[in-house]
Formats: sequence, structure tokens, C-alpha cells
Amino acid sequence: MTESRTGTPAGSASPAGSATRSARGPSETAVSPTAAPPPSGAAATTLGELEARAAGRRDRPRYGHDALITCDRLVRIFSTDGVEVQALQGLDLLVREGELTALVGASGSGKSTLMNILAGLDEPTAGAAEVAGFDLLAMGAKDRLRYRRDIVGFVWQQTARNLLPYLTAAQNVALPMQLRGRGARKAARAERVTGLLSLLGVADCRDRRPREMSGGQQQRTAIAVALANDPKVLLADEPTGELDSRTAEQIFAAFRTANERLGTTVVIVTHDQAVASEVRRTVAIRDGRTSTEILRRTEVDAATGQESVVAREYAMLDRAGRLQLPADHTEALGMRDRVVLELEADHIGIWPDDTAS
Ligand SMILES: Nc1ncnc2c1ncn2[C@@H]1O[C@H](COP(=O)(O)OP(=O)(O)OP(=O)(O)O)[C@@H](O)[C@H]1O
Repeated sequence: MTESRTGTPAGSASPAGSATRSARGPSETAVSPTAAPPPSGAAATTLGELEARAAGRRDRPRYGHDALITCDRLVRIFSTDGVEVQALQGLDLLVREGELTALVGASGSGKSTLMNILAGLDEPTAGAAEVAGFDLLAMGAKDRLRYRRDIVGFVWQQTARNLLPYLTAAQNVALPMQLRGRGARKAARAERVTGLLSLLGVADCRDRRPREMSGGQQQRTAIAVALANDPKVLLADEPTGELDSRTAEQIFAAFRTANERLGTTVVIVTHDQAVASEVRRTVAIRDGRTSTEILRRTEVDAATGQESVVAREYAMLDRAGRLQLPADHTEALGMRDRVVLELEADHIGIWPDDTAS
């Protein structure tokens, strides 16, 4: 430990803060390019340099420019009987087109709140949210309707909520297309219904009503309904919550099929660890913010040619430079309230507050 370390509240470390004192190493500029004072004797920053720096910032691509879903410091506050609950507390999330992402998190962490906002069913209190070019805070009633009909499809946990009980599977799938009321003719619609039901493995259920189907068949039909109008994004909130683990696996396979065969971007909220570990990207939400992310990739052993999936966990650094440290890490080292940071050439060290004892 050296004097250059900076105390920072534990669980929300701000590396940008540490760079101001620990000004050394190649990563210094990447962390806080403007914070370090010029070395003594160095020429003061010229007006030209300042202008060039400002122009560089102007020309930087905007946050989320290449993402299909962008949540930028999203806040949702619920007020009931004078009590405020901050369900989302500045959540950042980017999802690129074609991704299949699982969202996990403890009960009450804000997952459903986020899904309802992305589905266009609820509006955030502050921040920005954009999906496929639709600004979810600014869109009017007409755009909201078009957004919910054409851009997003939704599958709920409760199988009964996804399908109309008095319609057959085929009629349920045809309904969103009929409600859209333009484009495809009747024959083309019927062909799409048949195609979706067989893609999802429930062609044999086409003339059955929901009560004549198993829970798994109902959820697969629900995915077909959600895909009827060829949405860009398919959202699902605990879609396997009411199913046994084998059926849950089949439902998850159906989401994967939609993702791989139709190119639909899929975001699934799940408690099911087996489901979460099946996807390439799992994002964890904690206290209304994205906290950690697990990325999985396939590696091929150069010697044996054998393939294996390698998972790596990342902590999220938000746009304000805040880093959420996993609770098991901070608890293991007795980190509370403040930690000590040190900027090194290729990493930032974090230590428990040595004045605490
Ligand atoms: N309509 C509402 N009115 C008041 N508070 C709400 C409302 N909806 C959600 N909340 C609160 O916001 C917080 C986040 O809730 P949310 O349902 O998003 O969590 P979750 O992560 O989906 O939980 P679970 O896994 O149990 O479904 C909770 O404290 C919840 O009580």
C-alpha cells in the first residue's frame, strides 16, 4: 500500500476518483484523462489542445449507438401511500441485435420493472431507454401501440396470461396478425401460423384450446404468438417458472430456436440457474442496477481439438465510473463503507480500509 491510494465507499468503487492521485502507468489516461495534474515544468494545456479534446469528445459515438436495446441510467420510482421504492436506480444495459441474454437477480432487484419498461407497458421515471430506434420515454400513444404490436413480443410466466382460453393454438397465433390488420393476406397468415407452430414443435396442437395442452405446449404456443408479427425483440419474464425442469429445458430450447433460426433478439428473466448457464450472456441485476455479467465462449483445445465452454464473470462499470463489487467478495475481505484503491499499470487494486481497525 502506498500513499497514492484513495478511500472510496465499498461496493461502489469509483476508479476515476483514484486516478487523480495515483497518476502513473499506461492505464491512467484511459481511466481519467483530464484528472492528473501536469508534471511540474510541463507546458500548460493550450487552447488548441483543449479544442481538440472537446472535438474528440463530440465525435465519440454516442452510448449505445450499435445496440438494439439501450438503457442509460434508467430510474423507476414507485410511490405508494407516500412511500417511495426505487426499483431501478440508474440501470445501464446494452443488448446488441441477435443476442440471447438472460437476466438474473434476487427477488425485488428490479427485473420485472425493467421488462415492463422494455415491453412498453410502463414508463421510467428518468434516464433513457431506446429499443430499435423507439424512444421509450418520448413515444406517444400511437407509437407505443405500434411498438407493442410490431417491435416487441412478450411471454409471461403465467401460462394462462399468454393465450386466450377460448381460442385454439392456431387462432391464438393468428390473432396478433389480424389485429395488425395490414400486410399479409389470409393465406399468407395461415402459412405463417403453421410455420411458427411447427418451428416450435407444437404443430399437433394447432386445433387445441389451452386447457387441452400441457404447460410446456402452452408456453411454446405462447412463444409462437409473441413471434407472430416478426418482432425485433422477444422478452420473457420467468417463462419457465411454472414448469418442471425437463419442460423448462424444452421451453428454453424454443427460445434458442427463435433466436438462431429467426434472428430475433431475446431477453429472458429467469431464476433457473440451468437456463441462465445455457446462454452466452447472463446479466445480473442487483438493487436496481446491472452488477455483474457472465460471458461464455467456446474454446477449442489446440492439441486435442476438443471444444469446451469457458465462462468468465465481469463486474459492470457504469457510465459514472461506479463499480459494484460482488457481496461475497466484499464480505470475504470485511470491506465496508470505504476501500482503498491503487491504480497500477494494468489494473486497479482494491483493499479494505486499513484505518478501520
Ligand atoms: N407497481 C408497483 N408499485 C410499487 N412498488 C413496486 C411496483 N412494482 C414493483 N415494485 C417494487 O419495486 C421493486 C422491484 O420489483 P420487481 O418486481 O421489478 O423485482 P423482481 O426482480 O422482478 O422480483 P421477482 O424476482 O420477485 O419478480 C420491489 O421492491 C417491488 O416491491
